[in-house]
Amino acid sequence: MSSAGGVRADHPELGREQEYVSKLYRRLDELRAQSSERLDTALRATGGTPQARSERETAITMYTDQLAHLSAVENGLCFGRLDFDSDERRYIGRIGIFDDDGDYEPLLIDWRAPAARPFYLATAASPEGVTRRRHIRSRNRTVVGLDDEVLDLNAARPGAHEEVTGEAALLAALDARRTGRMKDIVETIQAEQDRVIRSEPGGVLVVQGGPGTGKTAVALHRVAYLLYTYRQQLSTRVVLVVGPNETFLRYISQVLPSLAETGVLLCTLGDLYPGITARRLEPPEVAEIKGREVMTEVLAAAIRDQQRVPDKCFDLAIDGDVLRLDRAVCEDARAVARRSGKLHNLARPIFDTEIIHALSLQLADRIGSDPYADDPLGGDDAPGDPQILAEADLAEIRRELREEPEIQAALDWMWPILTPRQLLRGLYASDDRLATAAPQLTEAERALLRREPGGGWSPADVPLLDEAAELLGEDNRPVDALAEKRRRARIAYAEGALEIMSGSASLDFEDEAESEILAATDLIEAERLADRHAEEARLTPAERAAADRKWAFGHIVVDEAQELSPMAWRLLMRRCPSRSMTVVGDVAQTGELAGTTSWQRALEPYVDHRWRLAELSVNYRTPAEIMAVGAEVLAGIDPSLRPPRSVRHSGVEPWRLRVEPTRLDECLVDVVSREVAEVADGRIGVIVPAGREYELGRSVTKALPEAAVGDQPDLERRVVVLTVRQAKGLEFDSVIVVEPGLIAAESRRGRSDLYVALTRATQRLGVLHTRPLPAALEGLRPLAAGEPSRAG
Ligand SMILES: Nc1ncnc2c1ncn2[C@@H]1O[C@H](COP(=O)(O)OP(=O)(O)OP(=O)(O)O)[C@@H](O)[C@H]1O
Repeated sequence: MSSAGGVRADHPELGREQEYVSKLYRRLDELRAQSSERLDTALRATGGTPQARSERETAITMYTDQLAHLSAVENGLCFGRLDFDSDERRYIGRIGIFDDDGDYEPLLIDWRAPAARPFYLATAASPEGVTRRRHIRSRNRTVVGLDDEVLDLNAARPGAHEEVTGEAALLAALDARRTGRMKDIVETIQAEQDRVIRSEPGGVLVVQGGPGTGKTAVALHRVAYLLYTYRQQLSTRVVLVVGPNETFLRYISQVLPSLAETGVLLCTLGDLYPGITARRLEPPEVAEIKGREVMTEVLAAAIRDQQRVPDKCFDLAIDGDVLRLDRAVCEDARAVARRSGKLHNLARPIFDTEIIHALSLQLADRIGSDPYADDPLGGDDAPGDPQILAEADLAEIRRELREEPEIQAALDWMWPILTPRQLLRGLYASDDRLATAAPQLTEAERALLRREPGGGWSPADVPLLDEAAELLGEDNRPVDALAEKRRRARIAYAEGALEIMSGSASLDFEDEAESEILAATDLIEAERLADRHAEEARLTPAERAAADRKWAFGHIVVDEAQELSPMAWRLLMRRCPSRSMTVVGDVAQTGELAGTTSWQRALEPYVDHRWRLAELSVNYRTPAEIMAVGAEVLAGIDPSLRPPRSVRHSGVEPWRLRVEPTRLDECLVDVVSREVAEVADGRIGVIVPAGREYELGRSVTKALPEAAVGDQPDLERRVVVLTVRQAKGLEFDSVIVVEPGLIAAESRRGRSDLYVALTRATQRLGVLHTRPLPAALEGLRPLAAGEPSRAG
């Protein structure tokens, strides 16, 4: 493969390409004007039948989406050209554009279309008919550079990366300063990435790759590809992307919109239980226990523990009478309800029926026993029948008993209707309940789960709440009751309207067709239709999916998936019954104690061996000098793991600087200031041990007010101080790791955390420490205070 030697601003064909690109933009403007006109028309329309109103809503949504799509592709609309040996020429871009003047020829081919594929796959060894691949660089509609690759084996340059395509454009993208927001890579997707992106949607695809291999980028482009190729199936069922934390979601949030895809639900595990935003911080050991699969049994036992019977009996004062519920009766009722196989909340009516039946017999015995039962001559009833009450009387007694507050209170105590939150809150708040429900845990582990109500939920609580919802069964009675009340109100309104109308004008309606207009059912129907359409039009499928705990997503992408606990996997699998999933991660980077170091172990319970593995092997982020340090740490985690190969060198050796503990803050400010000067308008990440971010962050922000620190630091600031957990998945031009020894010793996954910290930089890495370094870092070049940090 040969390249013309980089993106050239003086390419002889620049002017010709500019003409073509301008034509595309003119066409884009026309398409925008068209959509905007249609949107205007739809917005101006008013009134009409419910159907017309609903059609109008649909049109408004469609044209608004179209306009959003067309604006999203403004930058870099066309970025490539393929020349074939057949003289065919194809322009590749962010969307497909056709020439509607002529014979609908494609002017621009969507990068996701099969016809665009050679742009990513063709190589000199396997050119697929392509003779030249051209990268077109533009800024604000102006073509600023071209880079040609002639796919000719004879012209292969010695030393060129045979594994990469579009090397000049790729290196330009990799060397660019970071902005705090992830960018799309549509112009320079590499062949191994392309194969993952276009892999068929069915089944579970695991994408394993070391740091910086583009897993996140690939996962997001895969979403865009799947939506393009399987739009009908996926847009209504929604694609869910799960990321490790909110900061990360903000970091990646612009990628899909820049690819003109918006109807995707991006969230963290903490957002996956509707109505809750779980952000409570808790020690990793607590999260680890909550993530264990055994928690399913614990929750089931906690529910059984709430199905109570009195120690001896309940005496219930009813209308001056005392009814007695003894333990045996309650135990029988409980056994019947449990045997029904229904979920706890749904079995409550069965339990109620049993208890009420027992009480009604007791009452009937008192008020209705036949004094002449044994007398063959006495009474109207058959001799020998001790009960003079008829079934209707008994039914009436049962109805009355059900309404008795004292009985209701007893039933609520014995078999309470529980929400998942009540169950979990009650469990955490009680040593006794924990002891009964979780004998499998040690006392110390149970003590870790113990907490007082209040203070919000943690991400690790979410799978437990979801599991509890599954085990309890949703009790929709309050919601149903409300819906029924509203329905009745609407019917009443419709009937009222009918009365008024028929009172004033119905006498004129001889014609059947016209009188039909006034049928009450029509009015009700109209009302209902209007409500439903209004409701549906207001919510997008992604919004509806977010609000529905039982939503079955069309496809789920999990990023940093190695961090998921077994309980979190259970939740995600429930949300994806089709098992159409892309699972992206690196088992060497697992930081959560409940996370996984084996994909097989994590997935086996759900798909056994039926999952596909794709491995990414090239590191696009971290230059070779830094990756060499990472590789040393990786060897300590697991000598069998291979580090990804860096695609480039930066020429900057990572450094280390040891300082006195009392001077740590001062020296940190010093080296950060130096890095600010080094990376010009780039971004600097200061990665510190957990719990030290505020203290060290304060020192940095005092000296450099533009620095950010906090639970959700603003990544667009020049300097960001954060923990490894927060830095997961992110990258910075320059990274300073503070106290790597502490990071490595912080937990039993500490070495993986250190590996993550060291592999966040795109250009420069420094290590600042007060105590001895982990052995893997001892070989770093020492930096004397005051020495400029650039090597050589
Ligand atoms: N083909 C490509 N063209 C341009 N840039 C790329 C390409 N592939 C990856 N990159 C860039 O490399 C960097 C790392 O990518 P990404 O964050 O997706 O890696 P990752 O495998 O998810 O890393 P980690 O596991 O460390 O979180 C990003 O800046 C991304 O834009």
